[in-house]
Amino acid sequence: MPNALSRGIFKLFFGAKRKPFASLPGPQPGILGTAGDFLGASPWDVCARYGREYGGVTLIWMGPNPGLVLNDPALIAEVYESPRRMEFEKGNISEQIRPSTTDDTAFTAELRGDWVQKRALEPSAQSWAPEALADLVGPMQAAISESVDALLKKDRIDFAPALRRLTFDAFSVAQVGEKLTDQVFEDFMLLARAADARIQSKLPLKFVKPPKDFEAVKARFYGHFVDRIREARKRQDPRAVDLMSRYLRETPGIDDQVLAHMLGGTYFGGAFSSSVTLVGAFHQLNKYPDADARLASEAASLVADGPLTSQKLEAAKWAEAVAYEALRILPAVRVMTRTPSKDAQLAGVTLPAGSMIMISNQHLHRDPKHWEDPDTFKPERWLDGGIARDPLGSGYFFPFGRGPRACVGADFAMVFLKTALATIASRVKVQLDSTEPFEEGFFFGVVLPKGVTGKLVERAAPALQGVRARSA
Ligand code: HEM
Repeated sequence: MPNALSRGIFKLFFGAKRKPFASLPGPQPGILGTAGDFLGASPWDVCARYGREYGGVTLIWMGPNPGLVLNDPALIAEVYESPRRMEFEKGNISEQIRPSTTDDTAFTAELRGDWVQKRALEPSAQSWAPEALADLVGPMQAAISESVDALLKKDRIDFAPALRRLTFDAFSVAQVGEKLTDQVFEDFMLLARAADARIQSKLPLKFVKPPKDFEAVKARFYGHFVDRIREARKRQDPRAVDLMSRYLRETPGIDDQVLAHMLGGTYFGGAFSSSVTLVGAFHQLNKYPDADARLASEAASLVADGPLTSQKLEAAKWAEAVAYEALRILPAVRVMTRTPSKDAQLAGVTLPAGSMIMISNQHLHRDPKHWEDPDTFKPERWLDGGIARDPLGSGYFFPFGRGPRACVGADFAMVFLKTALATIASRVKVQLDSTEPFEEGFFFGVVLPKGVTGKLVERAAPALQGVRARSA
């Protein structure tokens, strides 16, 4: 809380500006407005605290500019889903990540611009997407199983980077039919770090210099996908199930560059968020051994008579419940920003164009008025109608956002998460050094678990040995 002098100065200079917002609760602004609350604290924790202290809407001041933190499902729906939503653009994330991504993804498109066309081009928006996803379960299982083999050789694993690479490799098999080289992964990480430097910069973006060789690395990263697309066009393998081959078969007129940009863009949209969700899931499973044992037993039965299939995944209700519960309790993307492109009516006030609206799912995902025992990892809450009560993208559960601009890769992410949980649990126990809460960092807009270390221990059951040979 700013001191009396700081509050007095704010009142003196901006008192008149505050009047139209007098109906809204919020912390007392000082010289910096209320921005000081965010200094040195995780923004999602600040948003959740505001939810507890001030309720569904909190008035904040970014210096002399008003903004809102929303923790109210109805107001959040208004921003994400109402017919007026065209007024609310994403915050400055597009400008921050744009140099590392491309213009050919929905990620950075403006609602008022060509977002509709870009979104319609995404692989997941195609009519064949459900069938394509079903065909990817087996290949992703094999890729993940191979990564498990490599991790089993390590005495100590730092799980955030290790599962990031496992995810990158499984995604590559899904995208282009095989794992990509270390060079492609390193190129991706350099581009992601460059974008992260812009996201986290306290300086205006023009002062944030790209790393050395940035443009060359970017050309090499996306060029790699262009090369693969050209090869695939020549090969025309009718049995290939990867998304690139499927896209080329179904929509041969797609431009090579555009498809390459979408394939490359998938890693930015999904590799960090999906892998940290797995880290969170295994952290919780260590803390709750009964849930872990149930996952291991379900996974063993799924692979007992051969590789995973999408039908088997459909029946894997516990793996699904574990994925949902991990997304509820430790959502990877916890703060989303929006900004009105023109003056907008919201929460009974007129919010000036360009104001900051912060939406966080952390408070609502654990709101005790809605969830029983909200801080406890209880996958069973998702069984027996739990998923229908709180579907993805509903008021108290929106790990992938809400409404038409929600995550374009959510179906893919769910198939990946369930495949990874079932594959890993069927092979090994993920044994962590500690079940204490881990330190949380922030990388590329995603909450990053730090210091989650341990090792993989092979499951003893002899019945699993044959499965491994068959599924690898
Ligand atoms: C557990 C994994 C994932 C989580 C938690 C997640 C979360 C989210 C969230 C919360 C948004 C909405 C952001 C906003 O409203 O400002 C979003 C958007 C998006 N996600 Fe994901 N995501 C995941 C995986 C993926 C994957 C695998 C892909 C790619 C296949 C992907 C691609 C995208 C894209 C392109 C958008 C922008 C959509 C648009 O603006 O129309 N995400 N994601």
